[in-house]
Amino acid sequence: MENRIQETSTIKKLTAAEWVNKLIQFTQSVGGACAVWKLPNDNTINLLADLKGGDQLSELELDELSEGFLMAPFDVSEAHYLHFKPDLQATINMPEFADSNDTIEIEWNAENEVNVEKFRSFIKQQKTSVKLKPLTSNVSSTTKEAYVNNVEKGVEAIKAEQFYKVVPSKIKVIESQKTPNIGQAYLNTANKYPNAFVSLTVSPDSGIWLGATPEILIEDVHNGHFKTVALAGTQRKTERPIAETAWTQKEIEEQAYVSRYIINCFKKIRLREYEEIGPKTIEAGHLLHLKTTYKVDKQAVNFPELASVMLKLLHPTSAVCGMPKDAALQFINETEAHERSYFSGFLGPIHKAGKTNLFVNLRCCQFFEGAVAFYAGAGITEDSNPEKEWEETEMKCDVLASVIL
Ligand SMILES: C=C(O[C@@H]1C=C(C(=O)O)C=C[C@H]1O)C(=O)O
Repeated sequence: MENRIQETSTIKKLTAAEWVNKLIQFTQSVGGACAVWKLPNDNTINLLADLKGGDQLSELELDELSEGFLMAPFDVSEAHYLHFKPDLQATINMPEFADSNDTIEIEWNAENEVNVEKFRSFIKQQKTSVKLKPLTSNVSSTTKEAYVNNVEKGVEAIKAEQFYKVVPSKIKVIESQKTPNIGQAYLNTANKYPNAFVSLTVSPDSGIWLGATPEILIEDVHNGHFKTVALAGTQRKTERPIAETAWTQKEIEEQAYVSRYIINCFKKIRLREYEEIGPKTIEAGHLLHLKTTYKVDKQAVNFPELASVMLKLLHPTSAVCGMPKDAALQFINETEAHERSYFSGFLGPIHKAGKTNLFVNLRCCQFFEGAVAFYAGAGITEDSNPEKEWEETEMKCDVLASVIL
């Protein structure tokens, strides 16, 4: 059923940033949740609100969930999966807000018309503002010393053959007295990183997250293919053509571990027929990575539930945790002082128009009252240089910090 919030003398058309802010304010006013996202190289911004705040799930059966938006933390044993249902939905076309001061009219769809009515009357009300959580003591900047120390410990553990690869992470909290314009921050990020998955998620449970990730976890076309990628190795983009990028032995090895991890998952389910494309150098903002794509024709292998099965096996991949998974995870839990929360978890739309698109939540940040917390990690192998790994996490934090601060 289509409903439309029409322009009247009392409802002004809003700019795209105002629409996003209004959606957040409205969902917050009813204890709801919302997600705003844009798929890589796509001009459509999707807006979705779950007015009940989303379902918290302790187990994940992708195939049993209805259409919506899924968000998972890094440590699925500690926190819940969140599933947002589409109580209210809309899309915005990128070209329509090329000039961010342009006001636009957008159509809102809801199964229950009452939801559109409630949103309509909310928009007419006095201005409210987006609510931010106060910064808690467990979200604080990781010092360079602590990070370097963890990298050194990781290298020692690799030398002692406890694991081959681990991905230590950090938090960088930047304080700012300026009240953030979250809607504008989202649009600036979407404009700056057209080939990223750019998402904004808000829920009473998770708080407010913004991200521009280059990493697909699962692309699933229900009657077609399954895709995942091995992404790792990081360097700053230079003037040189991408095709001439040189990678060190350390970076090649680091990315090969992720590829091997994916192939091991395929082996566990005895899947032998997959296409392997790469490794190739790809651009992610001002950074370059190595990427291998794995593609499976689900009909050819007669495996319609492949995405649901692989999702349980893949997360957390060796791109954000390490290899072997259990030993690396134990190291991360023992050495990292912070909770990763939804950083290096995964998120994205599920079962929407016959497709599921989940991404690893990287290059992301969380908004608090008076502060923004940026999260980043870097893959460590035996040959890691702790100073360089620290620099890499700084560059990764800059992906969003350079746009929104
Ligand atoms: C962990 C992050 O990124 C991951 C780690 C990479 C690396 O170690 O080189 C590269 C891409 C991502 O798979 C991050 O962005 O925080």
